[in-house]
Amino acid sequence: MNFLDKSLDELAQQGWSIADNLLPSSLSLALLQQAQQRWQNQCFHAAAIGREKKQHLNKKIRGDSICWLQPNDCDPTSQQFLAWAQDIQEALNQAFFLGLRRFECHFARYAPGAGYAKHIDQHQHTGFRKISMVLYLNPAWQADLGGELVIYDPESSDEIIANVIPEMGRLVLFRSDSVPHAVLPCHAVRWSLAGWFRNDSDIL
Ligand SMILES: O=C(O)CCC(=O)C(=O)O
Ligand SMILES: [Fe+2]
Repeated sequence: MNFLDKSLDELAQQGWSIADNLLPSSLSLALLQQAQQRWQNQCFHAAAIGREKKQHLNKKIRGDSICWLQPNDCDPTSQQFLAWAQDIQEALNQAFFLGLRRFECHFARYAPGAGYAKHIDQHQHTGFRKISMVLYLNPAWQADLGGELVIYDPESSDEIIANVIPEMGRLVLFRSDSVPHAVLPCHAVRWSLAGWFRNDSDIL
């Protein structure tokens, strides 16, 4: 069984999966450099919660800054990642018949002290986000730096079922509709790439 099959199997069994070897490590490193360059070029903005007219900022709930990857207008490294995500999308469709049609993603930067309170990723009233993906981009992250992704039991959302250290190259996949999760406040800058496989066709 290859690494991807194992992840898809876990996703089917438990609704989430963690893998350290799905993406070539040279690509993860290049993505970190790309994120840092975009940060220096001031391409990030504070992340909001909710969607469209209901969007608002609330740093107590969500403290990261983000920079979306635009599929038609991005650097070769990001394009390489989007092509890779396309393959994952096809594998997800073959395994689960989800009818996924597109992938949206953004770099995220959590400054020291920032976190993200417990939530699920599917937006209220629209069910387009089906599978969430987070790729971590932090070389040699130490456990005492906080910033873990906490995954809660979909059946009993007070119960923690996994604590994920945001280590370089680690990739988490989970169901967007049912898996509650949170980012604990971090004590150093925390970089990641978060994305969603969706079953609608285009940006509004
Ligand atoms: O960075 C993470 O570990 C999770 C981020 C997240 O939950 C989100 O962006 O919706
Ligand atoms: Fe999330």
